[in-house]
Amino acid sequence: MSQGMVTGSDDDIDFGETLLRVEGLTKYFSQGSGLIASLFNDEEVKAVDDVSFDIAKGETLGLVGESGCGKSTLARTVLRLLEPTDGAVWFKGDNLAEMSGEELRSMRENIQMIFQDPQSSLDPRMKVGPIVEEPMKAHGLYGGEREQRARMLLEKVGLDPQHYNRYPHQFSGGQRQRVNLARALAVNPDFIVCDEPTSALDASIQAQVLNTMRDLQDEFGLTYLFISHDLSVIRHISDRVAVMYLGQLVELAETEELFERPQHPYTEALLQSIPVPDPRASGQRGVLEGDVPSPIDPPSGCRFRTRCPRLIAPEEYDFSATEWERVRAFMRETQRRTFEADGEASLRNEFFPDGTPEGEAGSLVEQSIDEVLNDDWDAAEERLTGAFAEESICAQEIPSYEVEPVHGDGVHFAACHLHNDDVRGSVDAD
Ligand SMILES: Nc1ncnc2c1ncn2[C@@H]1O[C@H](COP(=O)(O)OP(=O)(O)OP(=O)(O)O)[C@@H](O)[C@H]1O
Repeated sequence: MSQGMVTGSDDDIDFGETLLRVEGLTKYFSQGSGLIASLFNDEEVKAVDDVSFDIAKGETLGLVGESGCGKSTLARTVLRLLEPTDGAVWFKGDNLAEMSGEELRSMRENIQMIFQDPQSSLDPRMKVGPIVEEPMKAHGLYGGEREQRARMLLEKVGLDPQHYNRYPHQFSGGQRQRVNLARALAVNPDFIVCDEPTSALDASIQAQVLNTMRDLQDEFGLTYLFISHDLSVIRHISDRVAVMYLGQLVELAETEELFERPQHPYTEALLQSIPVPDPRASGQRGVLEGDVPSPIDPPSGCRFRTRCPRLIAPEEYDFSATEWERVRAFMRETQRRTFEADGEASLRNEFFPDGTPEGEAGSLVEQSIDEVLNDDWDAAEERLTGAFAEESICAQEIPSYEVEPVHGDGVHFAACHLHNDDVRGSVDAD
């Protein structure tokens, strides 16, 4: 966390104290418009759903997740570039979600955003000096000293102040992102939301821009919400990391704690899918199986449960760990139609080499084996998921747990029922 010099910002919040608090933030997009769409709310895209976190002054909170999980929507809703459907965004004690007009406009002085594509966010007809001065003008700040400040900022972000009169196309991609940084700093903000700021850059340029961003954070006392799908970038830049899946946070912890001790199966899968430098040493790809469900009708309980390799057995069945693993594998492969049902013996040998489980669970499995062999996959899928997936705690309750951290002393949030005391007891007992 940066504790360096603070140059001139409105400094009523100390380093380490909460600068931004997001509470139950929700953003649904309606599909289509008009009366019909508003009457049928279930057609809404639940892009961000009940997300809460806070960011301390001087901190970088990394936000990571697969494409489409809602990262950009969350960022834009935090900044009120999108209207929230529900929830609050407290910035220095004021709720941005309820601000309007002039109040919101003046608050925007304190909050800036940097986007992925440095090319399209810079007006090609303007010289970079005036581009950097633009936000100063818009907010009526630094009158009489704007050019001097723009030149100073160009230098601070690692550009030659003499390039004040050059056009964006005369710069490389990395340099253009530096111009964007200078423009974001123009009005001396406290908080910058960075949405994939280095994703379009080559790896070596990316590292240089990230390092500059860190230096600027120290020098200007900045706080970052840093969005990326790239875990190595997130690890490099963040003090804490939030992991998002299908519109919700599944895990949030200090960076080392999260990378060394992931406590959510989705985070584990993401970490295992990081490409390793030596491909022969990998063997880890494809950990995240199956499709991400639609955000229009997300799964109940834990949204990751339909892809989760550690789905918890329903309480009413007394499975051993191996039995549950086999039933779960049979259920998942049946859902995905990923095997050929070419004969009873081979099916049983593949999924249940030691026989099917005893009792009620066993008879459900037997019936679904018959259905698969009769090519009635839908019936088998319905029977298996109805009995085993939908009855799991993972489908029944929304998970939210705090785990004791090993690295650092920050709160470690994990939205996974494996951390439920009762579940943990029964899993340990196996
Ligand atoms: N204006 C919109 N109208 C309807 N649906 C939208 C709109 N904007 C985003 N979505 C949907 O909301 C979900 C979240 O999208 P979002 O762009 O926030 O994800 P993301 O994690 O930032 O993805 P990426 O990294 O690809 O940008 C997606 O299903 C997307 O299709």
